[in-house]
Amino acid sequence: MDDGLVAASVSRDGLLSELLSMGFDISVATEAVTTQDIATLADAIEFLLAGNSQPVTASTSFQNSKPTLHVPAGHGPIKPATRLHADGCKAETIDEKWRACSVYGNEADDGLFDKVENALSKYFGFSRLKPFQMEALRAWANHQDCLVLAATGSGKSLCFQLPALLTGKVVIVVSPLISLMHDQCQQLSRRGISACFLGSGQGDKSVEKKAMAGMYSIVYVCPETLPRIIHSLKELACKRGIALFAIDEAHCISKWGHDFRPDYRRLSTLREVFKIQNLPGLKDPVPVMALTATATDCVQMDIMKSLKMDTGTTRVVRTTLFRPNLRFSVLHSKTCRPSSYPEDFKILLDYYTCGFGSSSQVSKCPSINTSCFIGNGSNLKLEKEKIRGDQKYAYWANRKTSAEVDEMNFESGDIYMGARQNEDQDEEEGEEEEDEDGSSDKGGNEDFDESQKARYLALKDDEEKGLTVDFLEDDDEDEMERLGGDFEVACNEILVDDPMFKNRSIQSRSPSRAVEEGPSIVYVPTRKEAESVAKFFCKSGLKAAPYHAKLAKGHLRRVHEQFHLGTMQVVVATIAFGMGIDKPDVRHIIHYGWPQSLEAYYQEAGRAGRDGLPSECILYCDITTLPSLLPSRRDQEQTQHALHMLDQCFRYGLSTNKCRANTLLQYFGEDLATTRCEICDVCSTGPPPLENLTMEAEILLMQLSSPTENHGPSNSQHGIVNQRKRRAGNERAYRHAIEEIAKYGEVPQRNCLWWRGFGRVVADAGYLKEASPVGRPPRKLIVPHLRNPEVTADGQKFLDDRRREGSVSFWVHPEGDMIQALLEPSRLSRAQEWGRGWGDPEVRKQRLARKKISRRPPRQKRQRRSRDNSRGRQKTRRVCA
Ligand SMILES: Nc1ncnc2c1ncn2[C@@H]1O[C@H](COP(=O)(O)OP(=O)(O)OP(=O)(O)O)[C@@H](O)[C@H]1O
Ligand SMILES: [Mg+2]
Repeated sequence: MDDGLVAASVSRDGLLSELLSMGFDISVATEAVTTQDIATLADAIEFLLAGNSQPVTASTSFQNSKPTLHVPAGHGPIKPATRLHADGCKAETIDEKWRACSVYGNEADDGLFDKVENALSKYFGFSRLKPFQMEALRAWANHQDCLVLAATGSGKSLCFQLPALLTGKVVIVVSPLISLMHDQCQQLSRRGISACFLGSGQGDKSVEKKAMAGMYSIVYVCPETLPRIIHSLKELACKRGIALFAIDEAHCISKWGHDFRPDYRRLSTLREVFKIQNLPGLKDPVPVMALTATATDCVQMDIMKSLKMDTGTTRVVRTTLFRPNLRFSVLHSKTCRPSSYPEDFKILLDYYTCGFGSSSQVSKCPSINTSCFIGNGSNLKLEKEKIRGDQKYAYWANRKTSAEVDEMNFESGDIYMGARQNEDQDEEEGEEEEDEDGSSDKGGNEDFDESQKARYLALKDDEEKGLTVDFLEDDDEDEMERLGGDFEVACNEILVDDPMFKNRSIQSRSPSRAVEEGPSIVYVPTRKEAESVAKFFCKSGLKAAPYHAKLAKGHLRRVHEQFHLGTMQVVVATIAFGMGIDKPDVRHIIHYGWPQSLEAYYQEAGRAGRDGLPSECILYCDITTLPSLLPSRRDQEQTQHALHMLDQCFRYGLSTNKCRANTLLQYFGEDLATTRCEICDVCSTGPPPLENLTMEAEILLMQLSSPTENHGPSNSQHGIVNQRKRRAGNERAYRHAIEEIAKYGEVPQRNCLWWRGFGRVVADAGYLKEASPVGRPPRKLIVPHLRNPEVTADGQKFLDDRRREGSVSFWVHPEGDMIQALLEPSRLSRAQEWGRGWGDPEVRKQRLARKKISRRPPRQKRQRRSRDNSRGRQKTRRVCA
């Protein structure tokens, strides 16, 4: 036989076996592969789906749909569970086998997990399931609904990915972010598991048809799309079968959680629609699995209620949310000012320009040690000494000043050079290091054929272009063409067979490399800041790019790709690049500005160190300004809750004596076995020294207590003033009290910022509490600091004790704002201290509205009516009429 014919018959056999493994009947599959012009799997499936063959069995139930085909090259779209069975029995599906061997439904039988472990090693390369994954799968196998609460990076995705591989049915995953869906589809593609996503980001309409025909094992859907495809899902459930509905990032369901998405609340229909009694043709009820890493108790309850999960039968699987390798710290910065960037980001600039050190080297970076970690007792002492010596700005001595950085005067060419320098460095280092498959770290150049090389170079070229913000705003159509159309469509296809991607993924998983280098994510509150910070990094010679929802899709795709390839050093992102992103070696997560909640903060910080290696999570916040970034769509009730969440953030940022990890865990209702994580800034440096603030506490309480309780003529007088102001439900009673204290000069050298912090500390000690508003409710939204406090019984007792014996005292660890108030006393204006920020959409709207009104031309002043004038006016009127 000639060679060409042999090759053709071999490839036909391969095609046939692929079609059989996908569930097509042997007769139609044979017909497809023997038809002329059909050379690839894609052609064959197109042929079958177009209804060109007569189906014989119910298993080939795709014949009714006629989608245009776009099948991932190099692997079958469906890799059913037949792969798990080496026994060669083709007649049964895995689902049937499970039933036959009575594993299914019998939660005591651990035979289930033998099969699972096969799949694990085959597809994922893991040796065993984690206990919580086991629990979740067990619930699924028993058709139970399940709520999984496990730490970021713990492996929740596996809980819903495995059911697709074990049954050959489809798993529908509801996911909130396009970036997250990209991420997961890419990862599954690398592992040879077919997956796609549907939603606004999906440019190829045929993907939806294929998905509804059952061609993908795992289908990601955004919540907005689900109602539209519910009828197709019903068909899918009855034909190929749906193994599970997974609701990833389930906290989005709850309006008490962060990132609330109203469309998530409609998901309860899944419970109703996919019941056996409601859907004839459905053999088993389809279980629902909700998963999240960031849900407080009240959010958990809300998730279950919203999804109509039965509290009696739903399995709640819970693990610790603690991430022991994450080092949390807080730094003060005027984050809104670009002039702060050089100082604040010196940590990252040093990290990347000094070469990638091990994390121990990173923590030796001088910028970290010289930064003012709030809570660092020695720092506090040092700063005070500096102030005493009138060297306020010596504090920044070890940091590069803005002027110095401006002098550097970077051009876009420098950006390119900077990138190249790093590459060269990598190349030198990479010569000794080889990946497991023998290819080098530099994208596996040896294994490339010419076309792949060209594409690699094209990508490199794009990376370089992609470094300027101006370029990033353009959606380069030509470039997208070159990469195979829109990324959303192509992410599956590109990654599977591309050695460049394979090599890179292996490289990034290599622990030795991961310790040495890793990308960073800087989270900023606004899109504008994302661009300006990214621009700063680019100018400083780093490979950085902004990421937010309003940027061109092509750009977002590139950033995403390069981030995963490891060729992007810093992604400056809004919350659009947060949840679920799984890159093992992210070494720095920097929050540049207050987050909206601790949930959001912990979620985003959870992108760091997913390989278990030490990583930094730094929060830069302006502790002199109250956090005010509230979600834009909210009702009054949600606003109150959002303010409560901001309050928690604020307290986390200002705290100087509580372990950061512990504070975060307690927020989620968990207690660490020990009270200290030992690595956060507070644990590692200790709290600032205790200060005796007895006199300040006494004066404050006396000022705020009723006039009858006051002692001494002057205090009584203050009290009366304050009492009068408070009686009208005054929102500013506390402020007035402080002004009174300042006026009489009883406590010198304390500004409003210090008093704001001190009031909070006194309230936390139980001596003050916010009075319920008298009369009409406050016009403005309540912000997290004392407004109209009243002295509690404990506070009164403190005053009485002081009066009687004078022996009680009030010692506290000063909090962040109190420390900062002493460091920068002259810089603080009243407006900053008490006002609310432009970051809050509500405040911004109000202020802009006020500005508009004030921009109207001023009314002309009424002229006095002199006799002459009035005559003149009458004359004019007459003329007009
Ligand atoms: N059984 C396992 N053994 C070893 N590694 C695992 C196991 N399960 C999952 N992983 C790995 O853990 C990493 C994180 O997984 P995954 O993205 O599912 O985390 P997650 O819990 O969904 O996190 P997040 O809450 O941030 O979305 C992945 O890289 C995955 O490969
Ligand atoms: Mg996840």
